[in-house]
Amino acid sequence: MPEQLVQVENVGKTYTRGGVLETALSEATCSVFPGDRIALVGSSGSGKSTLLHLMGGLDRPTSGRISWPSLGTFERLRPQQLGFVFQMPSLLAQLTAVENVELPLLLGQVEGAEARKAALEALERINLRGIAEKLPEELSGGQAQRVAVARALASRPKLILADEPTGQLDHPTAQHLLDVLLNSLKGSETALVVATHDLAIAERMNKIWHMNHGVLEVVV
Ligand SMILES: Nc1ncnc2c1ncn2[C@@H]1O[C@H](COP(=O)(O)OP(=O)(O)OP(=O)(O)O)[C@@H](O)[C@H]1O
Repeated sequence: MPEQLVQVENVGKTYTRGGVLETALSEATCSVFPGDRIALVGSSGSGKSTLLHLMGGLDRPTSGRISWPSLGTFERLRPQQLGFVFQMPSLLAQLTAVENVELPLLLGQVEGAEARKAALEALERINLRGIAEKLPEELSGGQAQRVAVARALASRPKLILADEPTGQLDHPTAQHLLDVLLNSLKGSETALVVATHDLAIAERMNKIWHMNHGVLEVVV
């Protein structure tokens, strides 16, 4: 059995709001393996983002344990091994598409020419090579989100965490985004976890996790 990328054991997350303790996630246990394609489904406010943030090391659990057996530790999670896609593309307005894609690589100390090459390859992988020099304001919503996907793919991470990546897109554009993402990962060991409300998207994955009021049900 390959080594887990993320192991989540009895993990809980609570918040105190207005003096009241709220449980966002309760005793969650799950693992992500290389090559997994996982849909994390559940209604709004059920705890999907909370779990993704914890799995990506963006937040710490209140209880339980998360480990990244083949990615490092919380303090030393190497950013290039993880790719994030959020609901909004969050591209920098003054940078072109290719500059947005290469920025995390440059910040991760990848040398300029190599970063540019990887960014162009990532755009190519999602059929966006032609818009490399465009600014975000010149892109459609679907194109901008695909640039955000290219940014997540560019470092060839071992794990991609996508939080409602198609939430702002109409149905055909959402399906197209998923097509290019899944195609670009075809045959690769990169694992993908997608939080979504959209069952048509969930059906394209090979595992479905259900989140219900902070309780995670993993169907094995
Ligand atoms: N920083 C925070 N402070 C207080 N409460 C929070 C915080 N983040 C999340 N919560 C609460 O935790 C619960 C789970 O939120 P979460 O964002 O994980 O749900 P979600 O399933 O991702 O929702 P959506 O689909 O709408 O994005 C909600 O009740 C939310 O209000």
